[in-house]
Amino acid sequence: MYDTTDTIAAIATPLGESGIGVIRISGSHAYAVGDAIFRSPSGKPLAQRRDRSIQHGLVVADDGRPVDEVLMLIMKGPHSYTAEDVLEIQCHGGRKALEEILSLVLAHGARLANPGEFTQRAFVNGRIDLAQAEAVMDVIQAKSRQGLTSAVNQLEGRLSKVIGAMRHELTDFITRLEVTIDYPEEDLEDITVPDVAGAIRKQLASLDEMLEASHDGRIIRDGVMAAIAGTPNAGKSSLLNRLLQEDRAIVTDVPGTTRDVLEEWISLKGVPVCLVDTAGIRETDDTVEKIGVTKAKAYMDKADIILVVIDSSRPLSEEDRAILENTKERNVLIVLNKSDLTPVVAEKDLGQYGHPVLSLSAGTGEGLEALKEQLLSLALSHADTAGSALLTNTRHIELVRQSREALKRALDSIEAGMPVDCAVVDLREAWDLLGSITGDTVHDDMVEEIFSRFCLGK
Ligand SMILES: Nc1nc2c(c(=O)[nH]1)N(C=O)[C@@H](CNc1ccc(C(=O)N[C@@H](CCC(=O)O)C(=O)O)cc1)CN2
Ligand SMILES: Nc1nc2c(ncn2[C@@H]2O[C@H](COP(=O)(O)OP(=O)(O)OP(=O)(O)O)[C@@H](O)[C@H]2O)c(=O)[nH]1
Ligand SMILES: [Mg+2]
Repeated sequence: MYDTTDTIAAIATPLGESGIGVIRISGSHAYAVGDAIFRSPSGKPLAQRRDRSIQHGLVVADDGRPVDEVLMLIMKGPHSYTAEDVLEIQCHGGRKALEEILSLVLAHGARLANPGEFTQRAFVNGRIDLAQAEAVMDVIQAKSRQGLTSAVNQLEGRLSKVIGAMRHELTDFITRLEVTIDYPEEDLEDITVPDVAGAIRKQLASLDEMLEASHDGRIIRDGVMAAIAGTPNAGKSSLLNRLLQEDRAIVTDVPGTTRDVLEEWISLKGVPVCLVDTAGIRETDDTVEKIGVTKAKAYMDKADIILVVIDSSRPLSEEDRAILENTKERNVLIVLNKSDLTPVVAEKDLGQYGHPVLSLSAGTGEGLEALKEQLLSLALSHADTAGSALLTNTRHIELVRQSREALKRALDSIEAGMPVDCAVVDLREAWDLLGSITGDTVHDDMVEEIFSRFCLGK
């Protein structure tokens, strides 16, 4: 069992040069540790100062040497991040100041916190549940507006509330079924069981909906990879530059200009998209270009979406056709580039591949908005995910999937007229599985595993 008797400390800001740096201390000795290294005009012990006040003073070494001028922020438990006594030392954001203050703190009775240990304490002390704790890292790692919004919603307990309501309902189903076990009069069972079956069906539908939207949840959190592929000179790098609104990749009229793979993130309506510019695909004897082509193919394999770029001012080449043949089963958007020139290839010539086709000009920017729209609709399957309790975390998705299975088994056994006890076992399992999301029913080693992936000082 995790033990909270130690007072823990860590640097909470990046080690570099910044305006200020923060050292966080949490636990019953936080203020004693602070008093040992802090000198202020009033000299009043930190524990006697007002909750949520800030004191100005100096951190001094044991020999009286000044280490840094700081602000001490006092947040007394249980109304703090960890729900314990917290002291934050806000010093100058320099590596040396942070490191010296941390070692003084450690020398005076605190121990170095493990990654995620502050948040782990907030969980263990019951201030937040596990889904909320996991959201903390999602907030830190958010790459886009929508990713940030869904993480903050989860942090504020939106997902936990939905899961809690479902578990509450499951308890109700179980109680109602158990009544028919305890009092097995015919009429009681006839009324109750079909009623519960209907309610289970409803909950199954909600879980299905959550699972369906979770595809988008993952994308909003982690983003999609869109590979820009095609034959040399089609205008792939020009398209990348246009989407980025900067001259990122080299563009020339020499076929085979791009050799390496270029990855750049953009945000489309708050959804992160990783654009990958690749080398034009063709047979070549050039050693470097060959490696580029191999890399291009590897990225096409792992991309979520492939933008196959075609120069519409020239007849379709064998190589263009080969790329389209090889990507028939993939999530592809065919881009007919150079629409500002006289077209030789038209959208209807590409109907046989069964992919959406879009004409645009990377040169002039015409058709770019339509491309962004298309890209977004290929990436997301739901139009609107705002406002829902979105599943974004693979652990949560897997638990919802498993609890859906258990619920389905319960329903099947009821419908097959099996003894009600069987359904109760499955409903209990569904209840347990959902409880692992919020951490009500979860193994300690699972909790350790989750927090170990956090960053230091969080
Ligand atoms: N300086 C500083 N900034 C920070 C944090 C921090 O710990 N320190 N946070 C984290 O790293 C985030 C803020 N998160 C926090 C969450 C809860 C409480 C807290 O004291 N909660 C109490 C009181 C609630 C209230 O008064 O509103 C509670 O829930 O009981 C503090 C910070 C972001 N900014
Ligand atoms: N007229 C016109 N020219 C374009 C357009 N897009 C790209 N080009 C030109 O086509 C040539 C090739 O463009 P790139 O973007 O380098 O093509 P690429 O597909 O990256 O080529 P590789 O890196 O060699 O595979 C350059 O001369 C561009 O200026 C367009 O929309 N219209
Ligand atoms: Mg290129």
